[in-house]
Amino acid sequence: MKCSTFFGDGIFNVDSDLWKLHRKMAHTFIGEPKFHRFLHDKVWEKVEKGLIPVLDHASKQGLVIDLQDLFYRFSLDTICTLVTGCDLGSLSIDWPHVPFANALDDAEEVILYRHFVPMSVWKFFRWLGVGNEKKYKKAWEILDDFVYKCITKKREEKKTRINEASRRDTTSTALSWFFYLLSKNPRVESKIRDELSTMETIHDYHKLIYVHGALCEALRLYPPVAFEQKASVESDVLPSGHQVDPNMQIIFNMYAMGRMKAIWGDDCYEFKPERWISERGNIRHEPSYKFLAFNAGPRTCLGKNMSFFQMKAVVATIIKNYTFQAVEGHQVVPDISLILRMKHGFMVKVYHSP
Ligand code: HEM
Repeated sequence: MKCSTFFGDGIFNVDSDLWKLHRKMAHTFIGEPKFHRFLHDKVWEKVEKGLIPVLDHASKQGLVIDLQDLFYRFSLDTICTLVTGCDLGSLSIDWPHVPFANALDDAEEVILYRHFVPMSVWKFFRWLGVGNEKKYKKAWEILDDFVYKCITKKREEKKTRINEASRRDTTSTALSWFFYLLSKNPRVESKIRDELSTMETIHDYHKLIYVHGALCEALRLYPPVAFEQKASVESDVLPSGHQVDPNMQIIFNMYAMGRMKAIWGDDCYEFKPERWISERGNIRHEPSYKFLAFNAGPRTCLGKNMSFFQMKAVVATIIKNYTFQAVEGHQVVPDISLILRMKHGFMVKVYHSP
């Protein structure tokens, strides 16, 4: 069991029969063609009515913006519209303060901290209502308050929806690192521009092979879920020969695995979308136990295709219409949290493409 009550009894936080039930329901829902059409419409609507006006405004005014914040807002509005029917409107030129997003960040940070301190210690702090536990409680209140405003339904449903809303972090984090890597690799950016120029309409995103490879490469180097924790139900032996005892907690680090020469070869530190393209020009499939960004096995991510669609819509729109210049001297470093965010964001100046 994971040490978070914040995710309630949602799919991420339960095991066994309850998980099976959640998984079946989520699978049916996500696989439904009606949902696909709805998703498609809502994502393009957010691109047209949110992303483009904000970037146009920033480029006209010569503003410096935090791309990570921009993508957070994009994903947050989209996912909230999808799961609650309520558009937060956080992606707008007024750049409104979004207490919900900050509360989610705080809660995720504290959940990570709980993985590294003994349960008795964090429970004691929770009882005292001090330190990180105080921050966590406050965050939860803000999240509860937000969901109440959106939906006035029964309490169990709220937790599931917070669960879903927290997914906005993964897609937006992937996009932030993707654009950061592009800023360091103009060769890749220019190849993406070439690929985009062959598209008849921007809605042909599914034909984007090179963009797909570049997104996989960003996910390999900066997996938004950078580590996983699993516990064994029974004793077992790992393929490496290591003995596993019942209830033993095993943490594996996807960030490190994405940068191992033994797994990805000597050029593992390079940002090389070509790695993902076969000689025939198709996407090269890598087994999920090697490319773990979306997890592997029965608990593999259910939103993989959905997130690729969202990311491609954003990448195609931005690269076709804008260029970014990273602010000199601004430090881009990973933060320590449940999701591999950038600690100080990614500050850029926006220009309209000539
Ligand atoms: C780039 C974006 C994304 C990445 C890298 C990602 C990654 C992951 C990972 C690593 C897990 C396993 C987590 C764990 O077991 O603790 C997971 C699970 C899951 N993801 Fe994603 N995810 C992304 C986007 C999404 C989106 C947009 C959705 C849809 C709302 C989604 C839905 C889910 C669900 C429902 C699970 C739980 C599966 C289960 O436990 O059976 N994901 N994801």
